[in-house]
Amino acid sequence: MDQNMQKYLDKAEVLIEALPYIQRFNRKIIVVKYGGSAMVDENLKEQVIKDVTLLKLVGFKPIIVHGGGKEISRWVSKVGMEPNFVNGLRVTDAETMELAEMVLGKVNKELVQLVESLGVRAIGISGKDGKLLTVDKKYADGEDIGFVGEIKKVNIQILYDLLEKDFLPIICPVGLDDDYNTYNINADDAACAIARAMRAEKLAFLTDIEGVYKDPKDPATLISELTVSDARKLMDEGYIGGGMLPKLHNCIDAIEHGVSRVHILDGRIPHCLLLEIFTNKGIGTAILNDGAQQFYYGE
Ligand SMILES: Nc1ncnc2c1ncn2[C@@H]1O[C@H](COP(=O)(O)OP(=O)(O)O)[C@@H](O)[C@H]1O
Ligand SMILES: CC(=O)N[C@@H](CCC(=O)OP(=O)(O)O)C(=O)O
Repeated sequence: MDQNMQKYLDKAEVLIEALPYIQRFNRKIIVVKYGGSAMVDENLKEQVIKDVTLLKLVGFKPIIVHGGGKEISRWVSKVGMEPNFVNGLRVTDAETMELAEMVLGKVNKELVQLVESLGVRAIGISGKDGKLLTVDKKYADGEDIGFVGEIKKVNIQILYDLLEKDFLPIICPVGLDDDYNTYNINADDAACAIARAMRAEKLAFLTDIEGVYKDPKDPATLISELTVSDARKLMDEGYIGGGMLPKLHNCIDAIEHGVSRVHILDGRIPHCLLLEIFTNKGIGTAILNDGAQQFYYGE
């Protein structure tokens, strides 16, 4: 057999290997929380968006929930203010809220543009549109942190309508309270609430780190499968800090409320989403119900 023929056969083999995964997730909802470095680096950005459009085109129903925390901080600094966080949540006064909404809106439309350029119909909405996300004011351990919202209701109908019309929804984490005031929502919270409400098959958090470490200073301590009770134990014992804390809380919340598979993935790895979904490589950290075992299809 000539070399070229072997190359084509290898390609065919890769597609055939993906078959059980394509069947498994056909028409299933997959929520992708897109944030961190994969948003800042243009190459990574294109790869993530290509991955999600591929998921759409092979028959899955992906929903993107995006962040933009780094970009918001850049603009907050630009206007001479100091970005300020409590427990991973941005302290959001009225001026910061205005900036955050402007920046998140811009990020949202850039993502829509990218998806559309790849031949997939996308609709970018914020939690304000169609009252997608209704919030109450959120406090950080009793501390007032301004216009930060805790989601109390997700209008799932609007998302079902978009999915039914074959659009890829791209959601920006801004919402309204009952008095129609604007609130800033942590994007991990938004992704979790949407995955829960839509009973998603999978929720994947793309972030800036390999996954959850027992010791963040020692890469050898990466945990590839973490049960809910072990996750709670790690948090109680102080192994988890910074932005990983709300992320892990959201992972537990999603798993305990019907999302079958929850993953923290390294958005710095090109095509990490495809690797996680279509191979049995098991990258990043999978959060599992107690007693559950990760079930990979294929080999
Ligand atoms: N045990 C841990 N394992 C992994 N990351 C941790 C841990 N403890 C703290 N972290 C920090 O949490 C960060 C991830 O949260 P964050 O930066 O908010 O992510 P994102 O911007 O993607 O939402 C990591 O980059 C790391 O610095
Ligand atoms: C309340 C709160 O903290 N909101 C976040 C919303 C954006 C976000 O979460 O972006 P990343 O996922 O990229 O960090 C913020 O203002 O930074």
